[in-house]
Amino acid sequence: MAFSGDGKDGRELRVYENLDELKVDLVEYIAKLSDAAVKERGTFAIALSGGSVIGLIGALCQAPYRETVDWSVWQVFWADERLVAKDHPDSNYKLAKDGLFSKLKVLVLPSQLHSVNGLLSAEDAAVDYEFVIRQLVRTRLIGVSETSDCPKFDLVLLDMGSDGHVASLFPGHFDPDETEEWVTYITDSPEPPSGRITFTMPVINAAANVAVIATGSDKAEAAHLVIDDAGPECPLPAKMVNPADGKLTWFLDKLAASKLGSCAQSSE
Ligand SMILES: O=C(O)[C@H](O)[C@@H](O)[C@H](O)[C@H](O)COP(=O)(O)O
Repeated sequence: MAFSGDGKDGRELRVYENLDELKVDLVEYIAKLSDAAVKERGTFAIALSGGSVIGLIGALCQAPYRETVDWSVWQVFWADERLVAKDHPDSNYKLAKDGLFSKLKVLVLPSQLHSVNGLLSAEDAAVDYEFVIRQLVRTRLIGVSETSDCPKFDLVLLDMGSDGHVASLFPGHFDPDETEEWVTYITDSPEPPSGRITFTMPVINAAANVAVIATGSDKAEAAHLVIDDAGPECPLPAKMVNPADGKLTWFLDKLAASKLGSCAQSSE
């Protein structure tokens, strides 16, 4: 690792020489959190997103993780989803299914994958997904925050876009003051497809662990603005990720970290 350290507000920054190093550490991080959640709660509620994430965690399907992770207790959700059919190339569910769960075969059953109904209208899909989550909070397959009534996912895995968006919370396209809803929707996403549903910021910030991943030089400016707290006035969505009772860990490759303040540039 090129750099590892605790930054402001208790967040941890991990900067890697290259993608291969990042992938190795990211899957180990997920496996450890899964083990810890299983010991503590007997279940592991993880929320995935789209973009590069699934490509970075493919090693979970291989040795040793295929054998050592207790897949039977995983409950998988999507922090955001595009409003398309589950077999559409734009579907985040399909991305995860093809890249991960179909390779794990019977280790993870379809009933453990809580996908979004992308065939509903945007509003209905958001209401429907929030209902699904509420049922599972009730049965404690998902934990509940001690300080709000929000679900407490064991891990929310986010991939930051080059504009500083996370999940499908895009700058200028989300309500930074949202407090009521757990899942919301947009019909004018700046990135296609235009219809998406997404966790709200209160749900992301109620998680026990949030990982934000940024790789590639196109993420460098947004990473600098967010991590170095360098403007703009209107906060980028990624800058609002700050779990109240949880831990925030950033995973960056050197390209994405190339504009960060000096401490994150030094080698160990
Ligand atoms: O459904 C989505 O579009 C994603 O959840 C989105 O938040 C993505 O993760 C970022 O846009 C980064 O994507 P890249 O890694 O491809 O830049």
